[in-house]
Amino acid sequence: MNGVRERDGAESAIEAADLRKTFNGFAAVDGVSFSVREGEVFGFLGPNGAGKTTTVRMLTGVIRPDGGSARILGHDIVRAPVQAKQRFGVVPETTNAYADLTAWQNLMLVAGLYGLDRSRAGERAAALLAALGLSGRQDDRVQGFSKGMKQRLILAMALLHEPELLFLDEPTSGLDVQSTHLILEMLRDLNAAGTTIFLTTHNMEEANSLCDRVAIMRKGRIVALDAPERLKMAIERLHTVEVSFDGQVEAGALAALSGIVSADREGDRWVIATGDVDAVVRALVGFAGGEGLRIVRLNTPAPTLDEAFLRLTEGTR
Ligand SMILES: Nc1ncnc2c1ncn2[C@@H]1O[C@H](COP(=O)(O)OP(=O)(O)OP(=O)(O)O)[C@@H](O)[C@H]1O
Repeated sequence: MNGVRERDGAESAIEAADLRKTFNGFAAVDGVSFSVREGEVFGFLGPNGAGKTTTVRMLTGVIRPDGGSARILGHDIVRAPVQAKQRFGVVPETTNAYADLTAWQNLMLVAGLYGLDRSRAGERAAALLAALGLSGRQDDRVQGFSKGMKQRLILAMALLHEPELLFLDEPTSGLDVQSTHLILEMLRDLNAAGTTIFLTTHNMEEANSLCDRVAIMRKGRIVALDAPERLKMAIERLHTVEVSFDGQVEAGALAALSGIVSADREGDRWVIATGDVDAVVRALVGFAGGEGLRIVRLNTPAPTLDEAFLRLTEGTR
């Protein structure tokens, strides 16, 4: 194997060291370092514009880093891009299939690019199309495909040369349920068979169910890197209480109540963050009584993953 051998004997599939990329003076990726072990599913999460796609594009040799370096399966992606690219596959953020070719023609084009044996490529293409629910559409032009069908085809194209490592940028974003299910099943099967997977996603639930470890990126930097269970625990500690009164209330007065982490005004209601819903509800009832106010609405919604995600990453730079 050509992978970088680590102290514990495991190979590392990806070694990123202080990667940097600046666009017109703006640091899209601002010193990112991490390593991904062979056989791992590694998730890259972050809000829009965090720098995830830019990182993937540097790791896969699409754009050159301004600083730092990346080794993919032991090959420096800038110095030895061809050797590296033979061993990984990419499902990019935007479709890279030719719309005026059929699904089969797109796959055979990829087979040619990788110099694959024609009959072996044909067998693999047929198997991948079947596994991804596209067998019946193989001779149809891609231009008539739905977004989910295109994404499934792109995954088949990325897997044709049997890569050891697969990069996926938002693989299920905006897809229908069936496509999402087929793609996630395929990723699980691939990983069970030993393929290393690196994926970017906005979807915390997807990351939780699929990934061994996740890195959270914000404003060009990694702000957390951990097993998803830890992130789940952090989410579970976060609760929200929404309350509306029939009169004016000062933010400072609410923030001073017991159990309240923060209180933000949204229209006519207050959105309160807390780790202890019971204490906050009791405090709010006492507060309203003391101030001569009526509580006109009180909700304790479960935190959405988006909220939890923002909390985990806010104020970190
Ligand atoms: N080619 C480019 N030219 C100029 N700015 C760019 C370019 N590519 C990315 N950026 C900027 O770099 C920042 C990071 O973008 P990037 O696409 O890497 O984020 P992201 O985390 O993948 O976001 P999203 O989830 O929206 O895809 C953004 O502010 C983006 O506008």
